[in-house]
Amino acid sequence: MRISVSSDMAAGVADALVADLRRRGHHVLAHGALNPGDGDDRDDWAWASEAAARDVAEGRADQAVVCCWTGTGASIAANKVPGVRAALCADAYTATGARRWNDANALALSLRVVSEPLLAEILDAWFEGRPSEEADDRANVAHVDTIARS
Ligand SMILES: O=C(CO)[C@H](O)[C@H](O)COP(=O)(O)O
Repeated sequence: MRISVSSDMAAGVADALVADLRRRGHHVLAHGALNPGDGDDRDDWAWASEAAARDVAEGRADQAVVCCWTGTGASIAANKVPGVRAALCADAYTATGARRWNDANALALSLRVVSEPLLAEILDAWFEGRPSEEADDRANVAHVDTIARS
């Protein structure tokens, strides 16, 4: 899978995240502090997360993983890009739910709270997860786009 990854800092599990994704066989596109000097406008969280989210929205990536110290800014910025559903996940159960119920296509992570073992659990759950095909779940996901357009 093509995964666009962003972070405003090369801290915590940021480098381990890129290595883990590559080990899983994914093609990684890196933004922000994970790819300084790549021509993106800025490496700060709002810009870096936007760049990764736009890769998804514009078809250059299948999914994104967006990081910042808290995970909140990266999540907020990614969710402003139409078509991107970013979920801030700090445990495997939440990652499973984000894929199943939210059809999330961007995983937001806090570099402050996610350890390497926890990262592996979250990524296992994320990549094993599949969107629900139940009508009420699809309706919820579709309504998110409706809200964004209103
Ligand atoms: O968690 C974040 C945003 O939600 C940032 O990573 C945090 O604010 C640190 O940014 P800076 O190093 O620019 O002060």
